[in-house]
Amino acid sequence: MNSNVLIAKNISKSFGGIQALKKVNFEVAPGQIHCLVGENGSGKSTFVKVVAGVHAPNQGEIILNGHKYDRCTVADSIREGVQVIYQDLLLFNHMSVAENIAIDKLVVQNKKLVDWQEIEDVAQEQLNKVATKIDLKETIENLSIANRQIVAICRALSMNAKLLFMDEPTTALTKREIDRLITVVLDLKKKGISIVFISHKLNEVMEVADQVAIFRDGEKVGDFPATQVNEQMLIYYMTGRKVEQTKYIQKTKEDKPILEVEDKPILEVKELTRIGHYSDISFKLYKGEILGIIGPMGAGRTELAMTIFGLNPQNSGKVIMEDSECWFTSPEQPIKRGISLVPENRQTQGLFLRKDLTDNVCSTILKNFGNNVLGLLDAESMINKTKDVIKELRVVTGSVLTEVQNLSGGNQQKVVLGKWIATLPKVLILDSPTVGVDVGARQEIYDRIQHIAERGVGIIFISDEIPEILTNCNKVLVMRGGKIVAYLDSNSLEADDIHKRIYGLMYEEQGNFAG
Ligand SMILES: Nc1ncnc2c1ncn2[C@@H]1O[C@H](COP(=O)(O)OP(=O)(O)OP(=O)(O)O)[C@@H](O)[C@H]1O
Repeated sequence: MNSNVLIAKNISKSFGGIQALKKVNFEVAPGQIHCLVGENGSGKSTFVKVVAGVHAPNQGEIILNGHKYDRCTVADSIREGVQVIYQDLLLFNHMSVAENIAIDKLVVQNKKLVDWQEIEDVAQEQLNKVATKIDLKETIENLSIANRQIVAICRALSMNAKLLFMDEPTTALTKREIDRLITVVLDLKKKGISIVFISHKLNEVMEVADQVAIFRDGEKVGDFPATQVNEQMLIYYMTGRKVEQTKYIQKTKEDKPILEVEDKPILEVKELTRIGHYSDISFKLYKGEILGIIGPMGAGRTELAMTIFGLNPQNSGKVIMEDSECWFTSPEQPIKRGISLVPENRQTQGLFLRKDLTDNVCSTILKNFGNNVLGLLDAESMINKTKDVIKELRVVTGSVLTEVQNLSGGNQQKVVLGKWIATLPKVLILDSPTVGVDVGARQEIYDRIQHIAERGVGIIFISDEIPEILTNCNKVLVMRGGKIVAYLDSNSLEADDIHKRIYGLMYEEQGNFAG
């Protein structure tokens, strides 16, 4: 008899005209880490939601611990030991660690009175299972993302999880935190818990996986023991093509006379300080440059970007754009001057989630669509512009009139990027532009970024991923603890050990600011 915790047979699911899953078969053995990879929109989250009982499949059956369901409800799924940790963790931010961990268990027991000691005991028992110490009384909003992740895992464990789905658990974690999470995941596996681990970071997948399944366009196109695949193979299965990243080389005057390599920077930041966030930041950005700012989370990168964009005023120092000093107090002013910011958090800062793609893409350039005779917006031009943008960035969607909240995470990120590129900025600040974006789409985004830099836009590319910084940037600032700890010009970036050196500067040694 097949003793697998999960057997999904022939699962199909469509939303309107979109076939999100096509006859997917998927099995998970006890104590197995089965990774699930696929490009944005390939159906990974939909599959999780079908097993969790959130979506009813149009076809197929789910067998959990030997029990067969044509339509598995949320309650069935939980009873069978299925737990899902979604990307946004779904914790109660104003409640304590103990309450968050114990709440599901106590709700299921239908307790009428609050027994604080029991809450703490339940929570402590789960924290012991992952060998982690977190103050039980601390509120969630005061915890790091990594500790929130642990709280979410503990909450799942309190419900006797047998099969744990983790949807991109490492997206917002630093390298050290990822290492710790991976240790916890491997430990859960040793305890016999099965895990479906979804990630775009293929190196992590290769580190934890026993088995790797690949989805493409709603179909499972491969399912291999981890020992039989490597990252290149996975990319090939995911995208159906070989993805090779081109390194950005800034064009010189000789290469491109149109793009004057001028002596004057387009943007200059001088001794900028915001107390408690970053201090004494100076750099120059020239036309056609992609300046990388790399540092671990908390390095002050995002706060710096927000200041340049008029959102986070400095205590001292200057931002100078094309020779004139700027005192931006709201984003309208930098946008008028030609500065755009693609923010780190697309869901809260970058999109109108309940509006369609057209409204989102055109929101930054509405003035281009004014119809002077009737005083109305020219809907047809807006739709055509949106079609161009989504074609260029390969956004997977049924229609330009789909609400953005129904797009997959990576496709949402492409919409944010598209709407800011549409403003034709002179300076484009990209804060972690490929978080949650799959490998194929990343390549398209990199190509697009490099292309607009070649046209003369100055780009600031913020990231904590060393490979993407090395691929895309011709100069790099390394930040740590609110300070610039190193400036690396294009020559320094050629060094063989540059990856190791940047890692050291970000996490260990104290580097020197050299220019
Ligand atoms: N509720 C919904 N309504 C309409 N379409 C949907 C809905 N949920 C998902 N889709 C569509 O189904 C397809 C699969 O989406 P899904 O979120 O499962 O992809 P994914 O592989 O998880 O992507 P990502 O890696 O970007 O999170 C996409 O085209 C998406 O737009």
